[in-house]
Amino acid sequence: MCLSQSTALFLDFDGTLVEIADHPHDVVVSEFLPPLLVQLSRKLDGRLAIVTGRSIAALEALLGPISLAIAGSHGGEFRPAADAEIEPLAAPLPGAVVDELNRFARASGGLLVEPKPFSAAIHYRHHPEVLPNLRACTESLAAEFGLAIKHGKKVIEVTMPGSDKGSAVERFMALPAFDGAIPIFIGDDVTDEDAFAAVRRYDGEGVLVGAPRPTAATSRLDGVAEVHRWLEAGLEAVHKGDFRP
Ligand SMILES: O=P(O)(O)OC[C@H]1O[C@H](O[C@H]2O[C@H](CO)[C@@H](O)[C@H](O)[C@H]2O)[C@H](O)[C@@H](O)[C@@H]1O
Repeated sequence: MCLSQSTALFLDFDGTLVEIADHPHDVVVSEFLPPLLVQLSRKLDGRLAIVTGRSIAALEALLGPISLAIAGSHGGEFRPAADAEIEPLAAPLPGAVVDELNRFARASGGLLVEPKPFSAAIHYRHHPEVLPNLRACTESLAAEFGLAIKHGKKVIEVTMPGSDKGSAVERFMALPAFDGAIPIFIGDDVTDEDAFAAVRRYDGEGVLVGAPRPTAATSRLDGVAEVHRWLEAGLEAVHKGDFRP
C-alpha cells in the first residue's frame, strides 16, 4: 500500500507507533515520531488521525500536545481536526463500575485499573492467572450496566456502548475534509479489526502490524520499526514529488 494525495491515514498507537511496554506509562515515544506525524498530516491536508483505545489526555501526556486529529477511548471521544475541541460521543462510565474494578484489582494481587472518560481498562499482564475470574467480573459488570467489553493485549476494557474504532473511522470519513478519500488503517490489536472492516467499506486498506493471524486487514507490516519506516518513506516520497495523485 502506498500513500497518495487522496489517502486518509488512520493509525493505532500502542503496538503500532510505540512498542508494547510492561506498564502503560512506560512506552517510549521516538523523538522523531510527533514531528513526522504532524508533517504527514499537513501533507495529507489534515487527513491523518490517531485512533486509539487510550484517552486523548493520556495520549497527549505521552506525545505532548500535538496538532493532529484523534479518536480516543475506542471512539468514545473525538477530535475531528488538529486544533478542534474534543467531542464526547458517549455518556461517562458510571463510577460504580470503576469502584468494582478497583475492588477486584485489590483482591487479585494489585492489577492495574486505568479509568478513562468513557471506559476503564483492567490490565492483567503481571497476573495472567486471574484471567478467568476477571472475565467473569467484567462480563457481570457489562450485563448489569449495559456496557461493551473489549479484549486487548493483556487487558480487558469495559466501555460505554455505541462506539468502537470502526465507528471512529466512519465518523472521520463523514467529515467534508475526508470526502472521497481512500482510507488506510494501520493497527496491531483485535480492537483494530472493527476499523479494518470499516476501511474496506470505503475501498480502503487495513494493515495488520505483527505476526500473521486471521484478520480483515489486507496487508501486513512486521512491527513498529516497519511502521516507522513506512511513514518515513511516505514523507520522503512527498518531498521528492513522488506523491501519487
Ligand atoms: O488502541 P491502542 O492505541 O493500541 O491502545 C490499546 C490499549 O493500549 C494500552 O495498553 C496496552 O499497552 C500497554 C503499553 O504498552 C501495555 O502495558 C498493556 O498491556 C497493553 O494492553 C493502554 O493502556 C490502554 O488504555 C489502551 O486501550
